[in-house]
Amino acid sequence: MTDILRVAVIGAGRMGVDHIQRIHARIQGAEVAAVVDVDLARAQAAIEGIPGAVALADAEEALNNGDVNAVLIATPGFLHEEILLKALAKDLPILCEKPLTPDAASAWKIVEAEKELGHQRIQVGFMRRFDAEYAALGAMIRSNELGELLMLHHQHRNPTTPPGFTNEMLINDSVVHEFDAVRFFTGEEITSVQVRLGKATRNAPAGQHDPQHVLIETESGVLADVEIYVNARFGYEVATQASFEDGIVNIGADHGPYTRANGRWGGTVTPGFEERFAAAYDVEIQAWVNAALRNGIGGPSAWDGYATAACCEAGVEAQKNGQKVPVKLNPKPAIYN
Ligand SMILES: NC(=O)c1ccc[n+]([C@@H]2O[C@H](COP(=O)([O-])OP(=O)(O)OC[C@H]3O[C@@H](n4cnc5c(N)ncnc54)[C@H](O)[C@@H]3O)[C@@H](O)[C@H]2O)c1
Ligand SMILES: O[C@H]1[C@H](O)[C@@H](O)[C@H](O)[C@@H](O)[C@H]1O
Repeated sequence: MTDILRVAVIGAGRMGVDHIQRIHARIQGAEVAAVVDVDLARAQAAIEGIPGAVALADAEEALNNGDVNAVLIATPGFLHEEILLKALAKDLPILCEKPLTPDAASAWKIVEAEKELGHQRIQVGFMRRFDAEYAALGAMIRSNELGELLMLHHQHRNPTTPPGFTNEMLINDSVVHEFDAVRFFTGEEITSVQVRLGKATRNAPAGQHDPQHVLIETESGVLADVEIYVNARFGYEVATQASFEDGIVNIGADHGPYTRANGRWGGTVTPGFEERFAAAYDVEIQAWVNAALRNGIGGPSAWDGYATAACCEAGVEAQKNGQKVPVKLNPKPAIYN
């Protein structure tokens, strides 16, 4: 038991730097102890103005540093497995950015390692669960106040993608959020995924088919569709419309404040996820810290990471064959009940 988390942030890229600033400036009960990046200059730049933090080029060095007692993983998804296994072996609290890992077999290895440890140490960075509107819609669904939830319609639009963003990453890196959202809203597992590739934008880089239409089905037959459109140019938008027996609910579609000035009226479009989900990331990281200080986790688990990785794997197969691909899950270990 400790009264302060001394966090090693692994990966000082776009998301890592955002989390470093948040832990340093806004989060209670945690401090940045180390920042690791293979590009040491990035790590050094990221610790500027953070007293007591060290910059390192190797994650293992941070895990062996006696001043570190927690880990936040913000490297690209295909690198998560190795760091997760090493951090679990040291029984450290872990916040792992999504995806847990990009495929079901590697995600299952993580679940098995945690099962072996005997308690949950990994929280996965599905921050939408901490967004006020997501939380409110989740509560409405559970209360049944509008009757049964029947369908979910998701829009997930990014302005552009970074270099190296493959066609598979539209599913593994982006739609993974909707897989988690659908599971969160319905409290059910996803049973199948289908992907349709329609007319594509000229603005997508070579190798990416954009946009794509993803159809998801849950255990009770709730249907969810996702428009994933990652070169939409106009800004960043993540929105959902939920159809109930007795009403329709929209979240995330527009952003105030609404202004009338200079002969025009309107609101704003957020440029990226940092702005759209700023408050949600703060709540997410604070929940992780609070729980980690009590030796627990405060949000989505490695099981959620595994279940969504299985959906991603089905989604990537469905991208190729256009068919409805079943999602198969191993039995849930008791530590996740
Ligand atoms: N929750 C969200 O909304 C959200 C948003 C963006 C990114 N992410 C996730 O965060 C993670 C990072 O994404 P990003 O956009 O910040 O990527 P990025 O490419 O901007 O940054 C990744 C950083 O990791 C470093 N790195 C690579 N290999 C490393 C290694 N072996 N050890 C240490 N550092 C290494 C790179 O040099 C780079 O600085 C991904 O898993 C991504 O899916 C989540
Ligand atoms: O890694 C990012 C991040 O997870 C964002 O939240 C999502 O909107 C993007 O599509 C994805 O590429």
